Amino acid sequence: MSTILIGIAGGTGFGKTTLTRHLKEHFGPEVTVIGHDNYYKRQDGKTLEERAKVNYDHPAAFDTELLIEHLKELKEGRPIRCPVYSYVEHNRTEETREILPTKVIIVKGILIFQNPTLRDMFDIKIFVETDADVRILRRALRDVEERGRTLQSVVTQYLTTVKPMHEQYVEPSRKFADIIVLEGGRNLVALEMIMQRIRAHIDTP
Ligand SMILES: Nc1ncnc2c1ncn2[C@@H]1O[C@H](COP(=O)(O)OP(=O)(O)O)[C@@H](O)[C@H]1O
Ligand SMILES: O=c1ccn([C@@H]2O[C@H](COP(=O)(O)O)[C@@H](O)[C@H]2O)c(=O)[nH]1
Repeated sequence: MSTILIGIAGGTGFGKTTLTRHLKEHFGPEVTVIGHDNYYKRQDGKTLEERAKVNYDHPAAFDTELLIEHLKELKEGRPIRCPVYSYVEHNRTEETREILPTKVIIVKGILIFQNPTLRDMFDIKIFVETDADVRILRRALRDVEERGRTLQSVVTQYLTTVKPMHEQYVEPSRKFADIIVLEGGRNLVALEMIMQRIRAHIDTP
């Protein structure tokens, strides 16, 4: 079985999860989705307050080596156990999730094109983009509704780590993309083209 790896990158709130969800809903078990976020390093030994202050937008926050290892395993046709991360706890949970090898693996994350070894593994690199004001508003709503945050904490985190790390690491990795998708979450033309490419690969014996 030949496997293709598709990377979906872009800053927080750009619409990576929304685009990926549409692809997963369309292809079901034929496609596997893995988040770089699942590979955030453990923050054991710190209080919740200390964990909340970690810079989660810096490359050093991720165990990218483990993700690379897991992707190699999947490409070799072996299943992996993917860590499960909690944004509410700011830590990995004790759970892991079995992921079976498929012909198409999608990896999403803010910094997946920043690490050269990981970047070079992707057959197709997609960067999703949305205006900064729209994405911070979306992130604020999402983090308050789904990730247990206060508006004040979202603003503080955005100004102290998210924005500077975006400028230093995420935005410069845009140039490595093969395709830029504007309004990622709801760009139906781009979605259809990506679906056609995935379908062509799945249908190739
Ligand atoms: N085109 C869009 N219009 C309105 N809301 C959107 C759109 N795309 C995404 N969203 C919303 O914005 C928030 C962030 O999008 P998400 O896909 O989670 O971004 P990312 O994974 O890049 O951080 C989510 O709550 C999502 O429902
Ligand atoms: O414990 C955590 C871990 C991560 N974050 C923030 O999440 C985003 C990345 O997720 P997206 O789905 O791409 O938005 C990143 O900007 C981190 O700041 C967090 O707040 N807490």
